[in-house]
Parts: sequence; structure tokens; C-alpha cells
Amino acid sequence: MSVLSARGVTRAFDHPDGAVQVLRGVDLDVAAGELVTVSGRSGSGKSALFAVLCGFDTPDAGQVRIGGEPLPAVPAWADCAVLPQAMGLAGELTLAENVALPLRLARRSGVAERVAELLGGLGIEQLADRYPPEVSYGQQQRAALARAVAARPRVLLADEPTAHLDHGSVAAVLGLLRRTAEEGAAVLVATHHDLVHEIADRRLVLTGGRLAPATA
Ligand SMILES: Nc1ncnc2c1ncn2[C@@H]1O[C@H](COP(=O)(O)OP(=O)(O)OP(=O)(O)O)[C@@H](O)[C@H]1O
Repeated sequence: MSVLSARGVTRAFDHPDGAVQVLRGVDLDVAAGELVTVSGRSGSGKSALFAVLCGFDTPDAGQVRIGGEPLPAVPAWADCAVLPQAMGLAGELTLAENVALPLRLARRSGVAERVAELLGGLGIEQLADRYPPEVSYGQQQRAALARAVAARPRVLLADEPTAHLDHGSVAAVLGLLRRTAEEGAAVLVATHHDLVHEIADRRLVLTGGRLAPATA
């Protein structure tokens, strides 16, 4: 059963020299427990698609559903969690407080234990009390991924989760993405990174404004 689905999603953006039709009828299904990667050349619309899938942006036409229900105006973090390319950590919260935020919003118990488990697994437990501007981009990226998966969301959308990472950190991130799917989430990852494609159940490519199975 598909947890995340999209049908006929279109999106154009106005520019001074004319409208750019970025998404031209995207169809997508990601099942619970499935990890799907999306590749596509720079500017093909991967981030624009993710913005529509998580409700940050509204499509011109088409529909997105989570668990068979139309996407609400503001999806709950526990339903659909996002690691945006720009990471979006709250600068006034420490890394630990950022990761705890979705757990507190969902009124979960065991917050400190879950935060410690995630930060430790990603090798940034020693930075728990630092603020985002006090750590590197790669460390911020791992904290933003920890925040995204913290509440065990039904859907995880990760946009370039390995963009700023060294080899060892990539392995930890791949392990967490895979584990998140195995725990039942529908996981969609936009990436240019071959190692991420290698752990995927299915690979898609965004080309000409539509998703198609990747051929290589
Ligand atoms: N909010 C916006 N306003 C205007 N144009 C936009 C907006 N968001 C995206 N675009 C345009 O849509 C196109 C797709 O951009 P997008 O960021 O989705 O590409 P991408 O595939 O994620 O690229 P990359 O791999 O470089 O991150 C680009 O031409 C971009 O300029």
C-alpha cells in the first residue's frame, strides 16, 4: 500500500523572461518500508517536487496524498518529515533541542534517550549543546537528518542528505536512512550520490518534468 502518492503534479514558476514549467505531471508511489531515490540534472526540479510533496508549496494541478488522505495545509512532523537542502535548523536552539523539537510537538516520551541515540549514531553527540552556527555544514546536516527522523515519521523526504559529508559520515547517514525505511517509513531521497542509489529499493529520475524509472 502506497503511503506517499502524487498524481499529475504540475508546477510552474514566473521569471522576468517568462514562466518556467518545472513539473509537468509527476506521478509517484512510495510504500511503507520502501527507500526510493530521485536523481536528475541540477535544476530539473527535485527540490521543487519535494516542496510540493511536504506541503511547503502548492502545486498548480494534481494531488499529493499521505496514507490515502489529501495532504493537509500543514502536515504534522510525525506524518511527513523533511530534511531540506538548506537544512533549516532553528538557530536559537541547540542541536539537541532541534532534534527534540518534533518529539516534544508530538508529545512523545523518552525524548532525551531518542536524541542521544540519534546524535550518537551520527557521531555528533559531543556537539549536542552547540548552536547551529557553531558547527560545520556537515554537522548541521546530520543534526537536521536526526531531527527529521526523530519522531519516526510515516514519510521522510531527504533532499541531498550527503551533500556536505565525508566518507565515514556518509556511511552513518546511509545506515540511518535504511533503518528508517526498515522501521516502516516511506523514504524518498533526492541525491547525486552513487552510494545512496546503491542502498535504494528503487531509483527514479526526474526528467522533462516527470518521474521515470532510472535505467542505469
Ligand atoms: N520558488 C521558486 N521561484 C522561482 N523559480 C524557482 C523556485 N523554485 C525553483 N525554481 C526554479 O525551478 C527549477 C528547478 O529548481 P530545483 O531547485 O527544484 O532544482 P533541483 O533539481 O533541486 O536542482 P539541484 O540538483 O541543483 O538542487 C530551477 O530552474 C529553479 O530556478
